[in-house]
Amino acid sequence: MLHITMIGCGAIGVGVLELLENDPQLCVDYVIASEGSEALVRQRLASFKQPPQVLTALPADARPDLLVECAGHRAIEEHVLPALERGIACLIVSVGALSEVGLVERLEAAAERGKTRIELLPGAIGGIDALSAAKVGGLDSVNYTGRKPARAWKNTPGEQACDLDSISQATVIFQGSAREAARLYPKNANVAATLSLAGLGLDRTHVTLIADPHSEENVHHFEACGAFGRFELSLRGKPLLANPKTSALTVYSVVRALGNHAHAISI
Ligand SMILES: NC(=O)C1=CN([C@@H]2O[C@H](COP(=O)(O)OP(=O)(O)OC[C@H]3O[C@@H](n4cnc5c(N)ncnc54)[C@H](OP(=O)(O)O)[C@@H]3O)[C@@H](O)[C@H]2O)C=CC1
Ligand SMILES: O=C([O-])CC(=O)C(=O)O
Repeated sequence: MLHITMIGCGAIGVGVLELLENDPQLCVDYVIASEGSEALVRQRLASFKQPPQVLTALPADARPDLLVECAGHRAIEEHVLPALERGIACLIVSVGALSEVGLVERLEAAAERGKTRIELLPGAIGGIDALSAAKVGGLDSVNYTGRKPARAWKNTPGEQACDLDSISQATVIFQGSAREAARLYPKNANVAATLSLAGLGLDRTHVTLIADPHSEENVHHFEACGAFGRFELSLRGKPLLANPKTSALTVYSVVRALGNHAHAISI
């Protein structure tokens, strides 16, 4: 059985714990919550048969097999870097955080010192295997468009680009590099950052973000061209009820990745 520590227990974290409850090969022992949120997180876990212990930091003597981050950018600095230094393998979903200059290199260095690995999960997007394989032969362009319901852009600079409550048609709220998208829309640019890291990098991946008042889905579309040929993918993800910014596929992506570490066959 694999012993797991989970960082963050919001929309993704709760969804993952619900799906893992019946897997005898995976056990989440600890959930790490933000300072002051422990009681709220314990309340969220109250209906679980065997709720994990809720703490605000990983105990110094804890040696989980895996640490999975489902929290946010701050948690990478606060929990993932120190865990890698301690030799704990980490899986992360807040890939947008890696657009911060120097963070990829710091994570690599910490993992090397700890003789361990960090895995960037595909989350809400598919096709990362094909894109990163295509990169080996050489890529010419990667263009990504993220289209979400207008409400998913609340509390983002999208509010300055248009009136999200009254737009009557799909409206482009951002066009530019993946680096700029991740800086301006940290909670909505994980896919852009993931595509960049798998493909042409943050400065050469072109991003368009759209607020669509008629959509109930988070639509991720990308096209890649290179020596391998041409590749186009469109993924119409259902948002989670608990957080409309987040696609349900992200939960399944975490469960798949954890299962691949625990089960005899990985796919
Ligand atoms: N790769 C991908 O495709 C995707 C990635 N994501 C990313 O996944 C992350 C989680 O998403 P989601 O579950 O929807 O978000 P939620 O806001 O629903 O949940 C995040 C939870 O993490 C907690 N948290 C934040 N910072 C820390 C920290 N430093 N230590 C411990 N807990 C912390 C928050 O608690 P509190 O509010 O009390 O701080 C909150 O309960 C986000 O960063 C999001 O951007 C989301 C969708 C797709
Ligand atoms: O669809 C999602 O779950 C999240 C998303 O767009 C992103 O962070 O890029």
